Amino acid sequence: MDDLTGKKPAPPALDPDGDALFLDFDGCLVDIAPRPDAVVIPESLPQVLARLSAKLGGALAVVSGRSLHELERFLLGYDGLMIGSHGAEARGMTPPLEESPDDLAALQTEMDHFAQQQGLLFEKKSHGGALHFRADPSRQPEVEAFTETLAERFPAFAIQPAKMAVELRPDGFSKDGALVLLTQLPQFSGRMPVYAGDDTTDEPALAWAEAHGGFGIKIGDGKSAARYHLAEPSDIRDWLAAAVEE
Ligand SMILES: O=P(O)(O)OC[C@H]1O[C@H](O[C@H]2O[C@H](CO)[C@@H](O)[C@H](O)[C@H]2O)[C@H](O)[C@@H](O)[C@@H]1O
Repeated sequence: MDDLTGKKPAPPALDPDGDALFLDFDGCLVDIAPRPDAVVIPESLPQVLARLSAKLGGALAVVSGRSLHELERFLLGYDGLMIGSHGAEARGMTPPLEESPDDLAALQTEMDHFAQQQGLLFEKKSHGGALHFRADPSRQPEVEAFTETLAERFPAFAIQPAKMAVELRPDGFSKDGALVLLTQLPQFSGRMPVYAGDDTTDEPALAWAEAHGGFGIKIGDGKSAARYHLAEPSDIRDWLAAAVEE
């Protein structure tokens, strides 16, 4: 991993006959917004994903930390593969996690209570939750300390750092773990994995793509295992649109 992101080249054109494509959602397909519910979905995005998935013979998946039902709502019109909740949920293949850990409700109650007391934003998720401090980044240390105690008390959950947020997700699930499962599906056979993402949540998956004959595309600045770089979500959307039109 290095921090030469800005000096890394733009990715080559997608090979529809040989590549498989995995796309992160927040900060990659869509721009970061002040709140999770404020993201703006470009009107053409679901159709671009649908057409590209068809072109790749179905070897395309959206891979996100978001709850699956939210992704489905945001990307209405794209019916292809989706991974949600940092690898715990799936559409189009057997869900990696069949049932939420027993103490999900208790965990979410405590996170919600903390958020209300501290004036933070709590995002309730299918298999966990996130405490967002984008509105006041100075709150990061308190959020980190609180989520550490929660992870000790609720061992079925693990800490997942995110952009201006700390999440608790089911322990043992990850985006790279989801790639292992996805690439066992027949439509991925013989294809090279290409993963695009922007965040620490994506790094293991970017490294996985690099280690399995494909490549990673880091969106935005920062250290990354990816060999290619694009500055912002509009750049990856342009790259996808070009791949559709080729
Ligand atoms: O895996 P991703 O698709 O990148 O999702 C990661 C988390 O993204 C969301 O939070 C982030 O984006 C928000 C909207 O732009 C922003 O307000 C927040 O500060 C970011 O952390 C989402 O809310 C989480 O559930 C995802 O896990």
